[in-house]
Order: sequence, then C-alpha cells, then structure tokens
Amino acid sequence: MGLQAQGIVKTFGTFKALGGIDLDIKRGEFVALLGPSGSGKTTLLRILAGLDAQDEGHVLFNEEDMTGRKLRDRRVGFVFQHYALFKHMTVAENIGFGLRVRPTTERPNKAEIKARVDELLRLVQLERLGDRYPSQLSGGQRQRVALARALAIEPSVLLLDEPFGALDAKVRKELRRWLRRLHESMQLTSVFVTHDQEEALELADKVVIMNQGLIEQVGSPEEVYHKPQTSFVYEFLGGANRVPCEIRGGVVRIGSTIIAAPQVADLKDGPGTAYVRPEEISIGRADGGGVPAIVQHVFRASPLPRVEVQLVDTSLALDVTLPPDEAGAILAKGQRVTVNFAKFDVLPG
Ligand SMILES: Nc1ncnc2c1ncn2[C@@H]1O[C@H](COP(=O)(O)OP(=O)(O)OP(=O)(O)O)[C@@H](O)[C@H]1O
Repeated sequence: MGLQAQGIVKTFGTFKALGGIDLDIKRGEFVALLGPSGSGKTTLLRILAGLDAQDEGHVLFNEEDMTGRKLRDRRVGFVFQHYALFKHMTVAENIGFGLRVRPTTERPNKAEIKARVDELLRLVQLERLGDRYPSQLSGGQRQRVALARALAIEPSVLLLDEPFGALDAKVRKELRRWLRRLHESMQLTSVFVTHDQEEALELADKVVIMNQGLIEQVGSPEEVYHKPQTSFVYEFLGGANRVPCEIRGGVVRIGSTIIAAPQVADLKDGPGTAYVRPEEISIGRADGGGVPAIVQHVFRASPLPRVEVQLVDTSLALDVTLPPDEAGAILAKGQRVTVNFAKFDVLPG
C-alpha cells in the first residue's frame, strides 16, 4: 500500500511539533524517519498510524483520505516503544490478540487463530516459547513477539517506533537484518523511526531527515549521505566538521590558508561554511602544505584512530579519522601538524 502525507501540521498547545509535512511513500518501500530527539518523528508516525489526529493536512492510503478513519480500518501493524506486551498473556496469546478482538464477522475461528499464531511464532523464530510470559523473555525476544503481534493482522503497512531502541548493539544488528528480510518476504510497506543514522542508512530504501518539525531532505541512503542539501544534514549525517571560511574568486580562505576549491566557482564572494567529514581530512607534517593545526587528543581505542586537532589561526577544533594503517600512533598531544581536506563542500553563509 502507498502512503502519502500532505501538509501535515500538528500543534501541542502553542508548540508546533510538525510544521507542514509532505511525504510520498511508495508501495513496498522501507522508509526511515531519521532526526534528533524532538524533531517530530514519533508525532508523524502516530499520525500515519491513526493514533493521533493532525490539525491540518491529510493522510492518504492508496490515494484514499484516511481522515476520520478508525485505527482498526487502517490495517496497520505497529510496534511502539511504549506499547508493551500484555504481561498477563502468554507469548501466543499476545500474538493472537489482534485477531481475537476483531468484530465477530471478521474474526477467524479458534483453530485458524492457532494456526496463524504458530506460523508467526516460526517466522519470528520463537516456536518453542509460545507458552511463556513476557517476563520470561529477553529484550530481543520480546521485540520479536511485538513484531509478530503487529504482523498477525496481516497489515500491508508496518510502522515501527525505535523498534530496537533498548537492545544491545549485537542483537540490534541481527534483528535489523531479520526485519529487512521480513519486510521483503511479506511485501510490506514499512516506516520506522530512529535517531540512529547507521540503522537508517543500513536498513532503509528511503531516508527522511527531520529537524524541528520539518523535513530537511528525502533520498536514498547514498543521496542523503553523499549529497546533503542543507547544513543540518551535513552535520547530522557523518558528523561533518563545520569550518567557517571566506569565499573569494573561486578559492576559499580558512584563517590565512588559501585552498583551491573548484566547487565554489559559482558562489558569490563572501562568508561561507566548509563541511568536511572526519575521514576526508588527512594530517601531514608541520612544514607541509595545508592548514596549520595542533594535535589535541589522539583516541586509539577504536577501529580507526581518531584525532582531535585545533586550527592554529582560528582555534577551531576538528575531528579527524585516520585510516588504520596510518601513523595515528606517532601523533602526540601538542604536536604541530597541517591538515588537508581531500574532499569538502561549501555552502554560502
Ligand atoms: N503530547 C504532547 N504534548 C506536548 N508536546 C508534545 C507531545 N508529544 C510530543 N510533543 C513535543 O513535540 C515534539 C516532537 O516530539 P516527537 O516525540 O515527535 O519527537 P521525536 O523526533 O520522535 O523525538 P525522540 O527521538 O526523542 O522520540 C517534542 O518537542 C515534544 O516535546
């Protein structure tokens, strides 16, 4: 099922949580709503689910306006962080819940419900745990039960709010892969909320980047990562360093260093901001060409050595990641170096 949000506005008191959201989700897409805390991701997801009503705008499912339609009629499966499993029900009872509460005319009989629950238990790889209670499961197992419960009603849309939020890194990775396979095999249209960029870039076909109740950019993981369109996206994705500079006649000046920058050829002279990712900076000898800097910290307890340097002219701190084979090991705090930007983008202002 395709989903559309058209001009969605939502206010809480005087606070505008969503400032006019337009979004087109195609059938079969796996979409991530990515943004910092408070950017409106959950609010948008709840409105898509029909759990909350928007103040303005429309939600369309397959081009049909859902305004005023009850949750049950939307046939969406959802897994929300605070929508916990029913503690007094077994795993199997939890999974079958959505089927048992259907109106009599649509309700499958007991044997059909049992068959469906067994099938879902197999799907989420919990076939032996149907008789347990939620308190007897691990966090990852509980999440899988929550997913099975959401899938029991055979939704065509699956909405997930930080589905793996509370789990440790290894379980998260496993569940991610598993969810991706499930999405494909059940031909779902899925939307999930996350503030974890790695999760969004790895899982989704389409990433929607939100900031302060608005969409900053929508695109494939490659597009949003490699072609950020706004300063917010530059900084939010990949932790780009923000370096104030001066644009003049097709070059940029950072402090007193002038750097060739063909990418600014079309920009007007004046103040600008260069965005450069930590892995796109290299560190060279103090007497080499580049922007003079001083090493502030060297972090070696990570797969790639990370170095923090301070530019001599401007006192600006920059994060640098070095390739594993580079001499992160011989750099020391206080050492004078130069930095070079292998790749950077510049926005005016
Ligand atoms: N029921 C409510 N009453 C008042 N303000 C609310 C309510 N729900 C959300 N907000 C506010 O709306 C804004 C957006 O909240 P939302 O939960 O959508 O953000 P989010 O991007 O999902 O954040 P997080 O990643 O922290 O969950 C926040 O500033 C929040 O405080």
